Amino acid sequence: MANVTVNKTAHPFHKGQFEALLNRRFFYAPAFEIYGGVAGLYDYGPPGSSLQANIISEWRKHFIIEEHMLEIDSTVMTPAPVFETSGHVARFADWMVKDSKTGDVLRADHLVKNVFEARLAGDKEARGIAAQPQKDDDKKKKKKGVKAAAVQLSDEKVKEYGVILAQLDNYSGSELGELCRTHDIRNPDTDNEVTEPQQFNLMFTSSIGPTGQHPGYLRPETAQGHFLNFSRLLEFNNGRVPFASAQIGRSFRNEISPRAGLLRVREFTMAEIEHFVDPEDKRHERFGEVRDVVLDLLDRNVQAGGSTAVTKISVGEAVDKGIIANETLGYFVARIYQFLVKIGVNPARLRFRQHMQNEMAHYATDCWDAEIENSYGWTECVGCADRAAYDLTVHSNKTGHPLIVRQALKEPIVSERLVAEFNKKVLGKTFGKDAGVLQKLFADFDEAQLSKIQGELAQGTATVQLPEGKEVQLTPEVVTIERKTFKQSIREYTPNVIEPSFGLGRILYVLLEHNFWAREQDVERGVLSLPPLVAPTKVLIVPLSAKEEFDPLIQEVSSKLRRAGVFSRVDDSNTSIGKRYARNDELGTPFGVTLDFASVQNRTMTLRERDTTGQLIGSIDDVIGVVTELVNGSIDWPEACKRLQVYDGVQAVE
Ligand SMILES: Nc1ncnc2c1ncn2[C@@H]1O[C@H](COP(=O)(O)OP(=O)(O)OP(=O)(O)O)[C@@H](O)[C@H]1O
Repeated sequence: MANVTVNKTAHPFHKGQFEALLNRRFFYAPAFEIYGGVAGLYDYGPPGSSLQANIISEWRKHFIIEEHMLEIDSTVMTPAPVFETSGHVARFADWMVKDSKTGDVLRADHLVKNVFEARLAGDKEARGIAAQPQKDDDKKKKKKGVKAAAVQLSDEKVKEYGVILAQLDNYSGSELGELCRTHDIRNPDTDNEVTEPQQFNLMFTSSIGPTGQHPGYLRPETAQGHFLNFSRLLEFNNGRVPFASAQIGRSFRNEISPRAGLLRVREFTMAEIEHFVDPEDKRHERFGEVRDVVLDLLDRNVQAGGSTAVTKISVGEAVDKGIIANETLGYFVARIYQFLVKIGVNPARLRFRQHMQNEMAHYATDCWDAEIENSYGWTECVGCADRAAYDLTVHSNKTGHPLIVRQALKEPIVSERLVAEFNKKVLGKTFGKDAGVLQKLFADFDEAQLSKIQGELAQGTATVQLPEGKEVQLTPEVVTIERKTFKQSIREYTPNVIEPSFGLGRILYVLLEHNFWAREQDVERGVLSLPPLVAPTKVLIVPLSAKEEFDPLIQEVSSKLRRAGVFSRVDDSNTSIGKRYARNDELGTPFGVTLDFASVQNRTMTLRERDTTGQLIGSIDDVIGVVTELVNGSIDWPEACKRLQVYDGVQAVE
């Protein structure tokens, strides 16, 4: 009985019920709610905060500890010149349109997407191939105005919408405006036309110090902090590359119209890795460990044809075939997959989508997003980009501080080349103010040009044209050209950067959605099947009676669990045991231990598993041993069933 299978899909996902649970149990809630709230700002309550802390703790183990990364904690407040140099001031922007009558602001690409998707859904409905949306979702969409009538579209239109949707991130402001006009896209809330798209920079501006003379920004990503500290990090790593830095911290984006709960907010926690690598060698020494990981990939060629069909392919094959640009990028894509699945994301609803060429950030050379399906559609939760040498180069150029690697070569590189040597005295005397121009000209000459002049000098004189057109005659008295040997024992280069960038709020939200379900026999109540690894509380201690004689046992069990490193809570509320378990099923608590009168007499305890509701019984110490292993993931529930006795509700009292 204890080892029963459960059907988690018996009831379709019910968003209203899910949201009510998150709200009731205070996973998170709108910030400043009693002041009316502010769109895109949320506070996390106790279970949400614990869940986030556990995701972060696993992220640290999976990436920082496993890969010996260098963790940093850089400031949020950033002086303006940093983002001027990085290109964010000019380009970190989205296109917005305004309702021509009400002035309501909408993000232009999201408007087009919502309207096209609604029309495509209406088309499917008209063709009788769409599943009817659930009632409460229906109402919500109607209120927001993105529900289109059930109208059949021509096959060409369906194809055209598909192609546009797949490439929407590529569109410029004027192209988005053109789309709105040609496809009659209006504000769905009011049916009014919208204005021409205007660019809106997403960074929050600030000013540092009392004078107002030092403008600053709240960072929209943590990455710049890694780049600006690059030379210190390199030194910390004994001058060796590759290495990675990692940072977990807050970022801020003044999103145009955040409407999708935790998926699009204005303040959020990011976890970012910057892996610095030799541009000439992007192999990864641990690639062999992930070579066979099979992923759902959606590459840019497939998207260009208007399709979203994924290819199941091992990361090894994807790199071999050049679908993923290099081993290091492939390594991180696979490690991101492993992390997300480990914490409870459903792998069947996880895909990696490659950015289209124009969609990539201005600095990136290849980019893959981990997209996770949820009730809002497919959402990017992790970006993984090859940022090339862009950031280090621009900051170094701007500040004059070298952000480079100096690599001592095992074998010095020996090379030969032609070198021009001037007799400075004769040069100055003969050419006066043109002397400097001539030297500069020769410094820019390539091997072929120098060789030609060398030949002419051997004949007596060489004719050279100065930049302004004047021709001058040179003799071997002024300049000689000879082949010289050079030995180079240090190689200098700017490393490339592979950047996996995680938005923790998005991950937390999809994790909650993927693990939410309702029991067949209790449709009204939800269960969150969070893996023990990330569940806010691991074990619930449930004393059946409030009598004082239970107190020493409760203390004993709590302290033994604490010593075993298992986070538990006591629920001694005055309600039925069924209600207490149901409440904790909603909080995602995977195990419960019950202390009853038999426990006091026999020192036995029952153990309940959340998903199956199966129960086992054993001595207090045996149960603590088993539940500790369950929480650590070293055994599973079927194994626990072999170690303890099945409990059927009747307990022998000796
Ligand atoms: N407004 C936001 N709210 C919550 N998370 C966000 C937001 N913007 C970005 N993120 C998270 O940060 C990660 C890295 O940011 P990145 O700059 O790649 O996102 P983006 O491409 O701008 O996202 P989008 O296209 O959805 O706006 C994203 O994968 C996402 O998880």
